[in-house]
Amino acid sequence: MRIAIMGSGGLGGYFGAKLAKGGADVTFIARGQHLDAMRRAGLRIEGPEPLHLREVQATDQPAEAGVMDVVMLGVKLWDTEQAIAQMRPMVGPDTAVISFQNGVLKDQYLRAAFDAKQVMGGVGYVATTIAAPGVIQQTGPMQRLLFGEFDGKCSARGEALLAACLAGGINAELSTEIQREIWQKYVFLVGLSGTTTTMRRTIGPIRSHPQTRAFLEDVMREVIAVARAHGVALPEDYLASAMQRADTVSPDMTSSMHHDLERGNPLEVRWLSGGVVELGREKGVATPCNRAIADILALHADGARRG
Ligand SMILES: NC(=O)C1=CN([C@@H]2O[C@H](COP(=O)(O)OP(=O)(O)OC[C@H]3O[C@@H](n4cnc5c(N)ncnc54)[C@H](OP(=O)(O)O)[C@@H]3O)[C@@H](O)[C@H]2O)C=CC1
Ligand SMILES: CC(C)(CO)C(=O)C(=O)O
Repeated sequence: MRIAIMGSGGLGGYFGAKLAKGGADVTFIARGQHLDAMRRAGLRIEGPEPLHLREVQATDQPAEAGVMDVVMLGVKLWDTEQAIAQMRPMVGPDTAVISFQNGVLKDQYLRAAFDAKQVMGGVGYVATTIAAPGVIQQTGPMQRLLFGEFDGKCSARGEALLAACLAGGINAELSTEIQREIWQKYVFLVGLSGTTTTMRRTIGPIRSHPQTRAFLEDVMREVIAVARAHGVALPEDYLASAMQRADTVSPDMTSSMHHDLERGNPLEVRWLSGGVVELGREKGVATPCNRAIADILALHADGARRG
């Protein structure tokens, strides 16, 4: 199976490395020093299950890579438009395109660029960053990929990707309800990212203090209301499930958006809490907590270095 990783950083580099280890024919689309390092010394994953691929196929020229069976999109949301334009030569009529980016707007962008039948849905769970060029650091053992067809059918291409993931040791699952899975992660992530980034604290103190705990609940409650208004059938008790998850993760856990703020990087807030505001407005659902998060972080959204 020919798989391209469009954006080979924390998410894409990690799962791409596992796929390659399992025998898939993986091409990493990367750029800059990270690409140079991968060409020179391969790709190294550090953390609970270290892995070093001494030689990888890595390029910044998608046209040279040719048409793929699967293109996995893993760039930060602000790079999506450019990445979609650049990945076109790798997408043929039978190619499956899957975004494992965060948020729910990502698939709209893919559907606008490609035939709806080419687009599968995906959710990625992992905590990784590029620690140095060519090196990806994983924090904690969590790693999981969910993907599936938006019509809920188990397709041959989905089964083939599942087999490739399992061969590489990825905790993967072919979902028949991928749209709901994408929104379920969105509820949790918007709560986690919105609170940890605005409060500049990890989840531990936030969930322990009654006032910040109530804010976390209200943020997630708004996302659930927006999901339902858009026809996504989240379970009745989904807020309780999301809070249970927030209560059981390590107290040191934080979001990638909080890390981005600390590093002076741009933020994905426009697509996370900002996306909730946008999608809520479409359906007349009030989202004051998410609006507050988007407004508070607006001056940081383009990154300290660019602001
Ligand atoms: N990392 C994680 O733990 C998780 C991340 N996610 C989501 O996954 C997405 C990606 O996040 P993450 O992996 O952390 O981001 P990273 O910044 O670590 O990785 C993205 C990589 O893609 C590169 N890139 C961007 N555009 C292009 C391009 N046109 N051509 C080649 N390379 C390109 C970036 O290069 P450069 O550095 O030069 O910009 C960078 O190396 C986000 O939506 C995030 O929310 C979801 C779950 C977990
Ligand atoms: C919550 C987490 C780490 C799960 O994958 C995530 O997606 C993020 O912080 O961006």
